[in-house]
Amino acid sequence: MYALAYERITALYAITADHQTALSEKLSALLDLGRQTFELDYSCVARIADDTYEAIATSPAPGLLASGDCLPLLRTYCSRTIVSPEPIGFDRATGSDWEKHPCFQKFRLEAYLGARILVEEKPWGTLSFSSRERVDRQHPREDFLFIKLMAQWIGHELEREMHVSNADRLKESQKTLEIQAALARASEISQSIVHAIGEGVVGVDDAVPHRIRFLNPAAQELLGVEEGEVIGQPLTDVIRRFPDAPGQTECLLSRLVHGQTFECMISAPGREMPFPAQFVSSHTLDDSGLVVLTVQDVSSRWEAAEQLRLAEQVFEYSPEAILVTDGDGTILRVNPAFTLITGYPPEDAIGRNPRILRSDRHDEAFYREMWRSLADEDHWHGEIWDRRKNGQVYPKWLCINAVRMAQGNTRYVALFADISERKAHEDRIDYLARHDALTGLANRRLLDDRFAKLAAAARRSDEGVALLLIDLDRFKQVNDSLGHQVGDQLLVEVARRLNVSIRAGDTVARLGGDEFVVLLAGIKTHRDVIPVAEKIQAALTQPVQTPLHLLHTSPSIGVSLYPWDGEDLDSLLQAADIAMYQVKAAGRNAWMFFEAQMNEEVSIRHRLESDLRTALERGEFQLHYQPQFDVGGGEVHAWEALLRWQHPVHGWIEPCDFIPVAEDIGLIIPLGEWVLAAACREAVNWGGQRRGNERLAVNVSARQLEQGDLAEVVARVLRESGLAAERLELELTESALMSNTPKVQQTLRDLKALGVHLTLDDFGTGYSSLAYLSTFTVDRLKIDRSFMRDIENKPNNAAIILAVVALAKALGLEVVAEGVETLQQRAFLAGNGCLKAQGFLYARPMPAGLVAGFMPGAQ
Ligand SMILES: Nc1nc2c(ncn2[C@@H]2O[C@@H]3COP(=O)(O)O[C@H]4[C@@H](O)[C@H](n5cnc6c(=O)[nH]c(N)nc65)O[C@@H]4COP(=O)(O)O[C@H]3[C@H]2O)c(=O)[nH]1
Repeated sequence: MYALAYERITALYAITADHQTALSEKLSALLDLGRQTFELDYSCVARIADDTYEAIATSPAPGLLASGDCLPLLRTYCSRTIVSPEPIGFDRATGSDWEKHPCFQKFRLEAYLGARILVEEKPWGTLSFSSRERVDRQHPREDFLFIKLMAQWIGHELEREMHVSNADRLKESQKTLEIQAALARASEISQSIVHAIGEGVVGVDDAVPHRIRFLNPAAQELLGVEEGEVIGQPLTDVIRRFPDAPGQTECLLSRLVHGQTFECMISAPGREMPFPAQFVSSHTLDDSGLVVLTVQDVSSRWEAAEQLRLAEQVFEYSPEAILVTDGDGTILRVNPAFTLITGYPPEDAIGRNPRILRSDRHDEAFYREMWRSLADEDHWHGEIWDRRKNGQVYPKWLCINAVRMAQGNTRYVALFADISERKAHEDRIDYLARHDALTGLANRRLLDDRFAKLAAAARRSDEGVALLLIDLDRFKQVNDSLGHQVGDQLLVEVARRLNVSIRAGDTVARLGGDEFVVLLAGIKTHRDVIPVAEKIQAALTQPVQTPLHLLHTSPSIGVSLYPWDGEDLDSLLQAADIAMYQVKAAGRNAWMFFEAQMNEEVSIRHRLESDLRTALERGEFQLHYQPQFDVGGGEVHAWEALLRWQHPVHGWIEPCDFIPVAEDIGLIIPLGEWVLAAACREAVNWGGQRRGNERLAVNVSARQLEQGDLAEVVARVLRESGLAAERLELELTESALMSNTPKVQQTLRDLKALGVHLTLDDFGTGYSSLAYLSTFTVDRLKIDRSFMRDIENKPNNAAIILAVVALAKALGLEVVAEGVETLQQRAFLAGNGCLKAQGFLYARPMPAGLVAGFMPGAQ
């Protein structure tokens, strides 16, 4: 009300210019004007004399005081005002000794604004305005100027009354002149108020083109112009509506000067960006056609409105459910996402308590903690299980904020999202991260967790945990010969069999490849492991039927025990691995407990491996040769190259001690190539008439055959050494042929095409399958020396030899007996059709240097 200076002045002018009305009425109107202007409830004009405060006029009447009421001056705020040349304003916030004042104690006044009235330049009384309501603001400078102006007018009016009563007309007219002067001064003051206020004020002609008459500093700053540049300019040259269509600004301004108020975006010459402005106009103020406009930058209000609109949009379109309750938890608002997630339409939710959403998954302590957090920190967030209207329980991520409102009450704003899908996805990812994709068994990560739990439980109950490390024998051959798909089928079946071999609480895991681990809980003694190990071994030894193949496999199992063989999973796996290695070395398909001394064997093996790796480059290998004779012993027809390793510390090491190691570590490939090249080179050097037609037999490992390039290697060695292909004979073991892959078959065909001879070594010791003999084009069978041993007392051995000889004859193959040590053995062979023989009876393996001069029967 009367916020603008010119409005106040105009209203004051309207009261004071009226000479017909009695002073008492004018005082009353003036007090009302002051109360509205200052927004204070009570007002009073008081005469102060002899320390007495006498109310002359009050508004409202009666209010705190009625006309004629007297108070001791000391008890009023006006005791200060009467002695102050400038008006005085108090409010609760600024009056430090406020509450001690007797007037506060009596009237409980919370705000006060007063100015003294001078009559004939002496303090006569006070004009004051007050309120019992708290006013949390300070009176602006304009209020002080205005109350002073009112007090001055009252002073003049009182003086005039006094003079009129003396019927001194002359003086009256003089006083009238003085009043006019006072009003002129008031106008000056009004101008200075306009100048001082923070709101933009622009005076323009009411006629088009609304030329600017004045504008205050606030308007200049707002519009970015200097007063000097724009006085006399049409207002439309200074501001334009944005975006503007021709004539639009002019149209708006003409509405404005005719009393309309509006807001729009405007561009002003000095401002970079358009901004929202509010225009308010007075009616034409005087005969000169002056219109006063106020202009205000209302960006912050627009922004606030914009924010509010945005917040509404967010509320409406948020994919997250939003729920607002009052301080007692009664639902006030819900958004569409809330309905979508919970199934409750707004009419079913509003007015009820969010307890309707509760599931029974959380106890009271959970909700207590939630409310504690809201009370102490105004915030709670977390995962919670709630129930939809249809009864379905689902997980959601909930975030609640307590919003403390200005009026002192509280609102709770809850946002939540349904995370069922995310949780299912996370569970799936977690499952995949902890399980083997092929078999569904635990993987290494889950095994770690399970072991940690079992070990902790074992510590509490003073028991142990057994770890069984299981490797499938000959799995690689299945994979290589029948393909990965069949290999996978085998692994899945093994996983199934392992699962059914254990109790609930035990764990089966796949570490990768064909390596499985079983953890057994509640182990009191190592004897508890035996039945399970035997059960697993029996289960995995049973053939596996896949759609196209019957697969024969068996497990090699190493067992270690917690806490005796290791305190952590790695140590236990290492111990079980050592035990498993021992099982493999001892012929596979068995299980074995880890024993401390196995560690020693492992370190010996490690030393052997590292020595073996350097032996080739250090030239520690040699070849010895053992001749093969006709059974009568009169004629040598071939020489078998046998590898020898002279270790710098341990001396001669037997091939059976290092060849399997060289195969395991892959060294057999370069080593085998070295043997082949050295043997061919040396055989060529024996030369001469005597040795020129004798064949050279070289052992070839299964690994060399599987490598796939053996035929090329042999061709190159023959080329480089100059040895005729038909003099070379390759001895292959049955196990080398077992994989029977297309690659192996091709290699054998290529070797035959080169013209070299192929011998099946150690015949009868492997899984002899007569199918090999028809599939592979071998030239000879070599009966293993184990059958020769004790032939006189072991009829079975003799029978096998006879069978092999008969088989060879039937297939048109040569047959050679190995390990012939006695004359009886030679006689047995000779008597049963075996024409070739090799053994200590004829000659022991000898260094290459002795071969050239070797004479049958001379040793
Ligand atoms: N008790 C007894 N033994 C006899 C008799 N006559 C020959 N021997 C031994 O029997 C083995 C014959 O070789 P193998 O069966 O191919 O068995 C060989 C062969 O499988 C492997 N080997 C030797 N050299 C090589 C090689 O250069 N490459 C590959 N891959 N394996 C080799 O090592 C095995 C053992 O070789 P060695 O220890 O040299 O043992 C040789 C030889 O010394 C006998 O009358 N009585």
